[in-house]
This record gives sequence, structure tokens and C-alpha cells, in this order.
Amino acid sequence: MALRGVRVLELAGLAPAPLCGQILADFGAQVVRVDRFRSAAIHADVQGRGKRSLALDLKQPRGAETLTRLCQKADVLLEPFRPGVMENLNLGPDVLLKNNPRLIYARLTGFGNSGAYSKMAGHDINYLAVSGVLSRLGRKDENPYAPVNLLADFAGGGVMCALGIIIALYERTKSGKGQVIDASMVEGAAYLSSFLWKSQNLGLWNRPRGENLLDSGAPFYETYKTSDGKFMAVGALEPQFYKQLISGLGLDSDKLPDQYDFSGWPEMKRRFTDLFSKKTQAEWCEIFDYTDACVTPVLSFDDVVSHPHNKERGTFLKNDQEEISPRPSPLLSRTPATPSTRRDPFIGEHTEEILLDSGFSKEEIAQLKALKVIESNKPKANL
Ligand SMILES: C[C@H](CCC[C@H](C)C(=O)SCCNC(=O)CCNC(=O)[C@H](O)C(C)(C)COP(=O)(O)OP(=O)(O)OC[C@H]1O[C@@H](n2cnc3c(N)ncnc32)[C@H](O)[C@@H]1OP(=O)(O)O)[C@H]1CC[C@H]2[C@@H]3[C@H](O)C[C@@H]4C[C@H](O)CC[C@]4(C)[C@H]3C[C@H](O)[C@]12C
Repeated sequence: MALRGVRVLELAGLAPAPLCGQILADFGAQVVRVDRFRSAAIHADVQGRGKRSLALDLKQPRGAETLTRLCQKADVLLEPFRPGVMENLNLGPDVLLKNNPRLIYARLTGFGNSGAYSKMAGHDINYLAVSGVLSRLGRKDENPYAPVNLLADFAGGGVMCALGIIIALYERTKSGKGQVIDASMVEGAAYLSSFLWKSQNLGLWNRPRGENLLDSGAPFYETYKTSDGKFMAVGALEPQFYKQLISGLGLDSDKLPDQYDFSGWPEMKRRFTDLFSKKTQAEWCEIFDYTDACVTPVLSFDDVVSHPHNKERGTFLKNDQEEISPRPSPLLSRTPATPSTRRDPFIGEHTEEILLDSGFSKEEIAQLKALKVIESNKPKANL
């Protein structure tokens, strides 16, 4: 796998850093999740695929020393805390990069490591708001709407941070040096929105929220309810594809307003809504599947795995606990990701083996355990 041999220490956090670590693990990195003790853990990590867990109390000087020692042999440290937390633990970049100048020290925060808001608590919706993106999301005459926590947490945060890590690893092959990555979810989300900024001159975003081409203003870029309570997604932007949509709906284009005549959009939306409500999702699929009308079913989590296209591509996989999740993407032809099929690790499941692998002696491990600096939790046998 592409990232084989890359050693990552991921300090346990909420959603974005776990996704970043999971991406690295899926593509072959050895990812150790550094957890708080089981009794102190606040959130359950559901993105632990392919990781091992070390439970370590960083608040104790011996705990911080242990992490410092682990960082000497690591390629990447991923930390998800509020700015200043790592420095308070004597684990800031100055200390760790001095010990290991090749270390890539990735800081995944909401507002960044500096700036007026940097020390404030927040979540996806707050970062998306400050990025400017949230103001553009939502339907006409409704409040802005955050699409779950996908945009800031995962796309602008977890994925962007993984990209930063890969770029820094690549750069290190030339310079031999590590560096600090300041991955702010506000800036990650803003960066993702580059197209929205750059396309303003095209007239795509001049109208109020929910009245533009790609924000549910256009009748040909919208979802429609079907007679069985399901939905179809329509994305027929180009005239040649729009023509196929119109024909599939049984309409006569000569009797309709021009596709890009904004004044005709509300009426066209009403007509499309009415038409789509007359057939089931399956009936619409019979009409539109394998055409260029850009019309597809909105698949539920129940239906998506068994959809023929996804089945053929193996888009979803099952682990050995029968849990279904999406296969890593993208597909690399020679060195594809081969994600672990094992269940996610328990907190502290691999504490001892990780320390042994990293050169700690059995005596040192026993001492750390006696001092309650580390915790070891073995899964109960399944009898
Ligand atoms: C599923 C929900 C999560 C959704 C994600 C959400 C939408 C997001 O947006 S995630 C993005 C959050 N933001 C960031 O990550 C930005 C960067 N980080 C921060 O800004 C902050 O970390 C923070 C604001 C996120 C949290 O601040 P906090 O004050 O808690 O922490 P920090 O200041 O960073 O300091 C960390 C302290 O911890 C110490 N530490 C760390 N590691 C160790 C260690 N190994 N040993 C010792 N000490 C350690 C560190 O030293 C710091 O100490 P100090 O403060 O003293 O310096 C879920 C969200 C809520 C969940 C529910 C909830 O928890 C209740 C239930 C709990 C139950 O167990 C399960 C069900 C719940 C209902 C649970 C369900 C879900 O998990 C949630 C809904």
C-alpha cells in the first residue's frame, strides 16, 4: 500500500482527526491512536479502522515523556486540541521537532492556531459559518443550512489535513525535514469554496440564497419527490442533457421557456414537481437510467449498498463484524488501499505491544502501568 512504513500518532479527538487518521491507515500507514483512559474518554471513536490504540495519560509528566519518546520514531503527529493544549503539556512543536526534526506535526483545529477566535470552542457549523460558505447554503427564504457535519469537519478538516500531511511527507523526501501543519477547518472549508468565489463573475451567484443555478434555484438542479415517497436528483445543466430530461418527462421543449430564463424557473419547478410525483422512483429509473439526462435516484442507506452500480464497483464493504462502511477512495491502480476488515480497536487494546514495538522494555512498561501512566485493556474472550 502507498503509505506502508509511515508511522502516525493520532491523539484521540472528535470527528475530523479520526477521519484523517483513518484515511492514512486505509492507505497503509501504521496509525496509533493515543487515547485517554477508558474512564476519562468522552467520545467514542467510530473511525478507528486499521488503527491500534494506546491509552496514555498525557497529563502526567511521564505520560508526556512517553509521547515525546514515541514521537522520536514517528513520521506524523496528528493533534486535534484547542491551541495551547499541547504547549501546556510540554508537547508543542518546538519540543517535539527539536527531538525529531523529520516529524510532521499536524494541528487540526477549528479556527486555526492563531487569530481572534482561535481559542474558542466550536463545531462544524461554527467553522462553516466563519468560512462564509454557510451563508450560501440553504433554500430560498429559509435560514442557512449546514449539511450534517460533512463540509468543515470532514472535507475542510479531516481530508484537507490528510492532504497537508501527504504534501509534507512528499516535501520531506527532498528536504529531509518535517514541519508544522496548521489545518484550520474554517480555512479548509473556505478553500473548498474557491469555485464559488471565482465563478461570481459568471453570474452564477448574483441572486439571493436558494435562487441560483446550483443552490436549488434552478428547476433542472433539484430533487423531486416520487409517488412512493422517495426522491430523484436532477442535475441537467447543459442544454443537450436538459433536452433529454425534458423528453424523459414527456414535455415538449417548444412549449417551454428557455432553460436559462430565470423568470421561468419557479413555474418550471412546479411542473417538474407535479410530474415527478406521478411515478415511483423505480419507474423514473426505468426512464432515466443509462441516459444522459443527469437524473438519478436519491438512494437511502438501505438501498445504496445493493444498487447495481455500487455493487459492481464494490463501493461499500463489510468488516468481520458485518458493519458496512464506504470503501476508501480514490482507487489507486498499483497500490490500492486495502482497509482492515477488523473491528475498531478498544481503548488501550494495544498499549503494551505498541510500547514494545517502540523500544520500551518490559520493565519500563510495567513501571508505567504501576504508576497509572498507561492503561491496558484486553477485549473479553467471545466464549
Ligand atoms: C458525534 C458528536 C461529535 C460531532 C462532531 C462535531 C459536529 C464537530 O464539529 S467535531 C470538531 C470539533 N472541533 C475541533 O476538533 C477543533 C479543535 N478542537 C477544539 O477546539 C477542542 O478540542 C474542542 C472545542 C473540540 C473541545 O474542547 P475541550 O475543552 O473539550 O478540549 P481541549 O480544549 O481541546 O483540551 C483537551 C483536554 O484534554 C486533555 N487530554 C487530551 N488527551 C489526553 C490524554 N491522553 N490524557 C490526558 N489528558 C488528555 C488535554 O490535556 C486538555 O486538557 P486541558 O483542558 O486541561 O488543557 C459527539 C459530540 C458530543 C457527543 C455526545 C456527548 O459526549 C454525550 C454522550 C457521551 C456518551 O459517552 C456517548 C453518547 C453521547 C450522547 C455523545 C455522542 C456523540 O459522541 C456526540 C454527540
